[in-house]
Amino acid sequence: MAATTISVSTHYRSSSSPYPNLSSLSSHQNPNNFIFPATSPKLATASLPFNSTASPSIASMQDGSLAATVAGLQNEAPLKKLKDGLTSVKENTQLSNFDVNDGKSTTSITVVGASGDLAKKKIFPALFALYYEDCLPEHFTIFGYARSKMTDAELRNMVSKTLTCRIDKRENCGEKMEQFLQRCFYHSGQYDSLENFAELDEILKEHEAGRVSNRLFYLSIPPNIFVNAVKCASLSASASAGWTRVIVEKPFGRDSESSAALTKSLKQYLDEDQIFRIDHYLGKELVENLSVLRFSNLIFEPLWSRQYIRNVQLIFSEDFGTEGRGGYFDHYGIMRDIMQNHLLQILALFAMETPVSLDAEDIRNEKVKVLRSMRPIRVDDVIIGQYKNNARWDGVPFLMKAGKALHDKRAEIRVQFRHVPGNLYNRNSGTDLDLATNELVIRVQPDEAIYLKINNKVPGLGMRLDRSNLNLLYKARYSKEIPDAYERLLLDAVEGERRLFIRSDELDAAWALFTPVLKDLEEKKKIPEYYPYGSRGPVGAHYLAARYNVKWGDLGVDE
Ligand SMILES: NC(=O)C1=CN([C@@H]2O[C@H](COP(=O)(O)OP(=O)(O)OC[C@H]3O[C@@H](n4cnc5c(N)ncnc54)[C@H](OP(=O)(O)O)[C@@H]3O)[C@@H](O)[C@H]2O)C=CC1
Ligand SMILES: O=C1O[C@H](COP(=O)(O)O)[C@@H](O)[C@H](O)[C@H]1O
Repeated sequence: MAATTISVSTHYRSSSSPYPNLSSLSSHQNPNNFIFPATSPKLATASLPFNSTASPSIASMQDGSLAATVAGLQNEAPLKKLKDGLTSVKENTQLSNFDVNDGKSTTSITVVGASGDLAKKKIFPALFALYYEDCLPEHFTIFGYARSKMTDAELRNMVSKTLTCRIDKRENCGEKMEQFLQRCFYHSGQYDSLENFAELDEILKEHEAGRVSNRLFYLSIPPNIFVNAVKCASLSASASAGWTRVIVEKPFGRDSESSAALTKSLKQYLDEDQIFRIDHYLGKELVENLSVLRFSNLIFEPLWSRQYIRNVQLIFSEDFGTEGRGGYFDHYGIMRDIMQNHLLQILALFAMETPVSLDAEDIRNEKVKVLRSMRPIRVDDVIIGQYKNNARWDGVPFLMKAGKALHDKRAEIRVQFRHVPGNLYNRNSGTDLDLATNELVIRVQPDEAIYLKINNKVPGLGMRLDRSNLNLLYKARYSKEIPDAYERLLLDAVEGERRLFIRSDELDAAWALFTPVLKDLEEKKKIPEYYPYGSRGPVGAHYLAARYNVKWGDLGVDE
């Protein structure tokens, strides 16, 4: 049985360290060399996903707002009418799939929650970048929708503050920006008002000017109002002839049950292929590139199994805390925020078998198989999950690490290969065999890179080896700016490409892995370890890795 080991960043308090000395760790890795100043309660709350489960407010969350709203909606009185409406919407959508660039149709993109943080920070800038790159359809309109009162001019003013220009075409940026802003409009309305969405529908129609319209709604709103907004958008503002698609932001529930309830509610109003569940990590360049690396280079695929790989590490860290999102974090925590989605998606892409083709369904089928071949993660002293009977990965530990308020910001995949059997040069590599381990690092961010650590002879008359990098650093190799993940994903949604979005069975499988451990942690009120803001995180992560005879690859001198 291969082990999938999940380590979570919790907090560490030095005085209560449950760990003995780890002599196998080098000095900078040794937890006993860490300094642990007292953490402020604010910090503790901010990055304490599991600690928060111990608080009464979190205990009540199990039947909290999202689930309650969903259940409430299912029982609403005018359901039959809504369902009847829904049937016709679904049929229309299935029958019509107009090409966005046929010159005859038009595409309306509505950002629901346009006044919010994500809309300003990511969605409008991504749409502008796509426009700037001539990637949007010939005829398109962008609408902002939210409760805040705003005129079109005020929306444009707000949006203009966050737009940036692609570096390689900066000359006509101002002009392009103005053209883009002229295509942006705003309508104020409630998220649960069929009437307000019907008003939006009327305005959209005016702009669509009799063309066949395709409509994309981006739900950039808190999750407890997803279903209301989908209901109203679907019933009052669906495209009458073209396609209607809805991008849904995470979180998709907070466990298997609430996620299934959310899916069920959404499917009252939409077909699965209208729902685009976004995981923006799938839109990141290096994550997209994983499959290219594996399946278009003969040298990697034969190595991609237990036979050569000793362990795989999926590492996410941020050098800032929860900032203004403490409330959200109290409800969701780091495992739901990063592991169950971003890291698990990367793991699935990393570990999947070769898909039959690059079609969305073929890729997603393979990812689901990986997720289903894993046994749910369970809590013991540490958090451990295990692969069951997967021939390719039998015996290979997968380690995940995610946390905020750490010493740096990074997201990377580290593949540590097995030692060379009977290595002729062992004598020349020093005593630490780990230093002689080949390691492939796929650095998703910052400074995108793929590098391979190899053993190399230090030039000279003697025979000394060191570990050097074969390094593909993107900014040195490619002059073109890397698009933001949201650009790729928005473009895919407009084009109906589903490959990088999460299918409902993938989501179910991902939750099935994490739900038991999340519940266990909540029920057992497990006390997290404290760690100082800006440190390398909880010491337990080292002990967890040591159980599998693994060292975290991000702690070395030549990280
Ligand atoms: N921000 C980020 O970096 C990320 C966000 N996400 C997800 O994207 C979605 C949007 O995030 P974000 O923009 O940060 O969210 P915000 O909290 O900024 O909310 C977006 C808009 O929704 C409306 N709104 C906020 N709270 C409520 C409420 N309780 N009831 C009704 N309407 C409300 C507000 O608009 P108004 O009052 O004008 O109606 C607000 O401007 C969320 O699902 C989030 O989880 C995912 C990844 C990253
Ligand atoms: O989904 C999320 O991602 C961000 C990190 O995204 P990145 O693209 O900046 O790496 C994280 O800060 C946030 O907590 C989480 O909700």
